[in-house]
Amino acid sequence: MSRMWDISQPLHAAVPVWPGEPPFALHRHAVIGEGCPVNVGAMVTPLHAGTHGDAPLHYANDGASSAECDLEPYIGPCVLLDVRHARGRVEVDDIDWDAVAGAERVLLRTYENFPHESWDSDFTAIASEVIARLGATGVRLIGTDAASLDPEQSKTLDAHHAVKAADMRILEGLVLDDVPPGRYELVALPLRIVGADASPVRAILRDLP
Ligand SMILES: N[C@@H](CC(=O)c1ccccc1NC=O)C(=O)O
Ligand SMILES: [Zn+2]
Ligand SMILES: [Zn+2]
Repeated sequence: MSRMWDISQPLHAAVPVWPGEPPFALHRHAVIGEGCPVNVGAMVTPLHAGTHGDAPLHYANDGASSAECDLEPYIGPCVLLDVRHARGRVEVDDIDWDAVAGAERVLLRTYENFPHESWDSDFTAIASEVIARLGATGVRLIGTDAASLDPEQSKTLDAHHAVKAADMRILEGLVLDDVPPGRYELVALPLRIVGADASPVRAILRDLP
């Protein structure tokens, strides 16, 4: 039987968000009662909260918004690599390059246990050299369980700019705790939000046919 893993964070009021960002909120705009037959919610969310895809507009003013992004990178075969041994930053030597051969989508697991309860400022970033080499080998999408490709304090966003140079796409905040390393089909489509620099995704992995 084909297996499927939900690799998305639950979105709720306490989901950890980038420091200084407003919390995720779901409001009950209408409530079932006399004269009202339905419950209707409305949400407020930082676009980089939870499991999300960065649009190129996040790191370049002339970059595509979420609505303008091609969906191909976000759906198709991928390889999940365990890089829990990486310290501080995922470096070229932390990657099993044989496992990457031929892959168009690469997901990196850095966490032993995903920090669902609180924001982790010490997440494991990715060296721009890793991104450049992935891009050169034909990878179209890089995903990570960390909150960002670059360290929280980075002002240069070297890894994001290496992604831009290779015209790759990015997924961040994936939950990879329960998935063994290997090859899967990935589905993680950004919403068609006009002008958005990022979008929530519902990310899943399933066994390849
Ligand atoms: N680069 C991060 C997001 C990021 O940098 C950020 C997100 C929200 C508020 C501020 C941010 N960066 C500030 O320097 C990301 O890719 O999700
Ligand atoms: Zn982001
Ligand atoms: Zn990012």
